[in-house]
Amino acid sequence: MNDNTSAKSNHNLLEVKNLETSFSIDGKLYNAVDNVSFQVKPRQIVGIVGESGCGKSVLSLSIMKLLPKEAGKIRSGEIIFDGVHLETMEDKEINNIRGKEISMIFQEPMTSLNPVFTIGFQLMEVLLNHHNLTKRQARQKSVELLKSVGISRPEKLVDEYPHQLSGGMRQRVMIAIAIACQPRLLIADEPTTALDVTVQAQILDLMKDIQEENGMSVILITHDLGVVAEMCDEVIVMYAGKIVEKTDVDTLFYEPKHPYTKLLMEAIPKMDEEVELLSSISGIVPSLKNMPEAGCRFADRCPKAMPECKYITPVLASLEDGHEVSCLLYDQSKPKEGVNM
Ligand SMILES: Nc1ncnc2c1ncn2[C@@H]1O[C@H](COP(=O)(O)OP(=O)(O)OP(=O)(O)O)[C@@H](O)[C@H]1O
Repeated sequence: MNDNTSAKSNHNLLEVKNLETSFSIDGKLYNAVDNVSFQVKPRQIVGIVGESGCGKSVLSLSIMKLLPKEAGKIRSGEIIFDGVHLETMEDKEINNIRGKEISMIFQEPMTSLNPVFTIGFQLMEVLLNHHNLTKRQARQKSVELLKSVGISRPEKLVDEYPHQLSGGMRQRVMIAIAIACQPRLLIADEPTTALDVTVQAQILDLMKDIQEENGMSVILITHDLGVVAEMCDEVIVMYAGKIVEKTDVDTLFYEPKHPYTKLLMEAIPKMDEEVELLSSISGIVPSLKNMPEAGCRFADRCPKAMPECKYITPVLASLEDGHEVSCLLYDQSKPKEGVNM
């Protein structure tokens, strides 16, 4: 767990307020991110967890303004990066921030790296876009960056193509590209999911080292609570487009409150457990079109569900010390009947 004390500073590098991101399906708008608010402080690593389909990627694409143009759009809310509103920013302006101030790495580097260009070309492109460097300087800097992410023959690798590298090496290259301009915020969307366990650990260690060295903030999107325990300061648990629990990493692991968080915890493989004993949560996350109109969205799968959970919509309420939970089992002084907040 990250014990970086400066993570406790009060200034917010990123502030997301009441964000709603919707997709148009058959002419109707559905919220994939629904009234989501959170902050990221300088040097903080904030984990966003939840099963597939909970809205983690749509949330990160909204922050980067990379939603698929024809279907997805930010319906309401604010995204404030270092005091600047991104949600209203023109594409041209956001291009100056993307890659330079905020970078992103994705699960599968093959889809982000261009197969027809060399690694060096792709690194140099980012450097030349955002810095006043000659080509020779950019190439030299690319070699240094590759070295800094643990690539042993960087002078040779700059002239190689993505398909010539292993998955772990490609992810190191993606990290090199993402940190090329020393961004202040890195959004990592399942950065190690496609890798085998040993390589996963190496990549997470590398990200942690770079984060500590550069002092950047990180939003780490994962479905893996083991990764969260290893890396994060704060954790946001999402279910069906909403935040259901938000707290610091120690509290989440020692005092989880939401039944969904507790089930995610139980699904973590234990060292001494036989594979067949591993639990997973029964049922699936509702699709956008099948989202319940009222009540708690997790009620159908919740072992603690009460009859009122079907029609009273819980709100994200503060318990103590910034621990927030959206569940009728906890203090819900003003639950909204019949309204899906
Ligand atoms: N382009 C799209 N058009 C319509 N619906 C979409 C689109 N992209 C995502 N969605 C829907 O938005 C919801 C949230 O998806 P999202 O990809 O953010 O989930 P996730 O938690 O990141 O899952 P995963 O871990 O599988 O990436 C899902 O119901 C998904 O089907």
